[in-house]
Amino acid sequence: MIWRAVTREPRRLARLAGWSLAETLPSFLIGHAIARAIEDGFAAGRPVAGLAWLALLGGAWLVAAVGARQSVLAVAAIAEPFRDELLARVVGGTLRHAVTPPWRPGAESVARSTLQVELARDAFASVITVVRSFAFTVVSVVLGMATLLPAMLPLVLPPFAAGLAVFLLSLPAMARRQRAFLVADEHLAESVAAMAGGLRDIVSCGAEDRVAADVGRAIAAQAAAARRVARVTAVRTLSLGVAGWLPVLLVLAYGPGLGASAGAVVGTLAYVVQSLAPALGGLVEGLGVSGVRLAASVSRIRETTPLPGPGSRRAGKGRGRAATPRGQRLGPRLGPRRTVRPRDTRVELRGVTFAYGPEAEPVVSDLDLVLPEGCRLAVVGPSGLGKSTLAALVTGLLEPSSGEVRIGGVPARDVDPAARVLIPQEAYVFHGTLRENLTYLSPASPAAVRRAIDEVGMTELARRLGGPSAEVNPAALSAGERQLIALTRAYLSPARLVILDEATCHLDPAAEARAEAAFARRGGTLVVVAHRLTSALRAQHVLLMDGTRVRLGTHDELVAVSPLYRDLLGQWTPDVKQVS
Ligand SMILES: Nc1ncnc2c1ncn2[C@@H]1O[C@H](COP(=O)(O)OP(=O)(O)OP(=O)(O)O)[C@@H](O)[C@H]1O
Repeated sequence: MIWRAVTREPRRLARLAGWSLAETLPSFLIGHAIARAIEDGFAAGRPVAGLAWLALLGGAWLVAAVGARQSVLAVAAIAEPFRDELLARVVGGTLRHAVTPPWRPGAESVARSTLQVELARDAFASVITVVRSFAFTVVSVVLGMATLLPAMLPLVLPPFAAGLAVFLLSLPAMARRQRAFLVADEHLAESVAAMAGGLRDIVSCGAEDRVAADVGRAIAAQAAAARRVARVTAVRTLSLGVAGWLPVLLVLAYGPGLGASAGAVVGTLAYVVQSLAPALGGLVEGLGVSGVRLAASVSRIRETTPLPGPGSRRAGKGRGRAATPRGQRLGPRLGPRRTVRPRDTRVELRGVTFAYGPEAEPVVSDLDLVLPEGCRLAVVGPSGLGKSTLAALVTGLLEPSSGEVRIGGVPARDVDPAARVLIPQEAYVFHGTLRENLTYLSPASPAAVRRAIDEVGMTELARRLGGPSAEVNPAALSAGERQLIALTRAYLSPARLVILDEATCHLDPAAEARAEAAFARRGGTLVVVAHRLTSALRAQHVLLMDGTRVRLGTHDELVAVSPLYRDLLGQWTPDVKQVS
């Protein structure tokens, strides 16, 4: 990917090479100019000639300055398309993740990957700059030394090559450790983000210590990875010492013996100290930091945003959602999705079949059911025969394996979440004030909150808790009290389709009757997965779930035709007596 980006535009590369030549002109001239200035100028008693050589060198630096400026622009022309390519890949990959199983949400990973793209772009530009500068400088110096005094080359090149080799050999380890550091850093960011997003739930569940330990482990792992990176960077100092300073010693010690004049020795030292050593320093710094970071960032981006395979391309078609095997669609869809507010809450199920797995027996089979707007339905049946499954299908939390569910004419999965509410048996109450708990689904005026509290029947509970502004401690509430809070919250929501899935099972029969009556008066369509037969007695229609078969009728009709319903009636009789 990096190589493709460098070689994609040969003309840009040629332009960069041209300006690089200008930029490294002083590297070629420096030794010559200093040697000549000493020998033909100052040492020969001709200071004007010496100054002229130095002025020539100064002119070369001016040319180099122009070359450096143009080189930066030429590098940018190569690096920006590379950044665009990475960015397109990150955004495309994240969108694909958001619309294909397992529906990973994108915002965080886009932010993280975008940061990695910026790091990669900077690192890429830096790597091109230093590698190019190093290559041109070395060639210029070798040519310059070869024309000044070739006998000095063996004193300079072998230690320089040795230092370079030490550095290059350490690069793979550096890359691995830098990559491990990036992974640890990402993991830490994810842990902290998950913790910050779930603080309320963490406190509610009393999981503070566990979460603190998890995040602590991620911090320790990141710190350990950072220490490992620091250790391997020590090799850089060694390579700079060998390549940059050993040639100086050798030239001073053996140069005169090889017939070098004072000017040639100083000129050679200028090549080493002014050109070779800084070029290697730049390469070590550039490749050791930016190069390793570039490799690590690009490989991370490639891993986290793989290019689409044929399967995912198919999955991305249509509505941007994909099916699990055999057309089942399970689980929450977290990608961005257009939702529609239905015109009413008439519920229609047409030929709905649903099974929890490709090989599982269907829990609901070929079910046709129409609940007119304003209908009050009780769903009854023995345990485990699909009442909660039906409730989840009606709300669009589960999607049928075949057939369709519509609310107000809109497919259930596309219905605006605010249009329906499902209250499960396990009521969710969080740390916060009672008002925050009650208005969680929709804002409401203090008067509306008070009215809802009275209607649903939690007046006494609200008083005991200290009123709407009092802090609620979920752990100190009974299951029934939590249910009352969840019911009042649903009552205050704008939803016109309300599904109570055994949401009153912990209330006493009188409190249950009062809450159901409140929802009946509130209007809209009400589906009650019944815990007690009394719910069925209050409903207009009763749906009896008996395996994959269902019967719909009034209470009296079902008593007349269904032995199973009569059986259930027998089991429920104690409650019925209690109510009467
Ligand atoms: N997530 C799931 N994965 C696999 N099977 C499931 C899942 N949820 C429910 N089932 C199975 O589907 C069947 C119907 O379950 P469901 O919860 O809808 O029944 P129910 O009538 O509401 O039961 P209950 O009255 O005990 O709440 C059961 O056999 C159950 O084991």
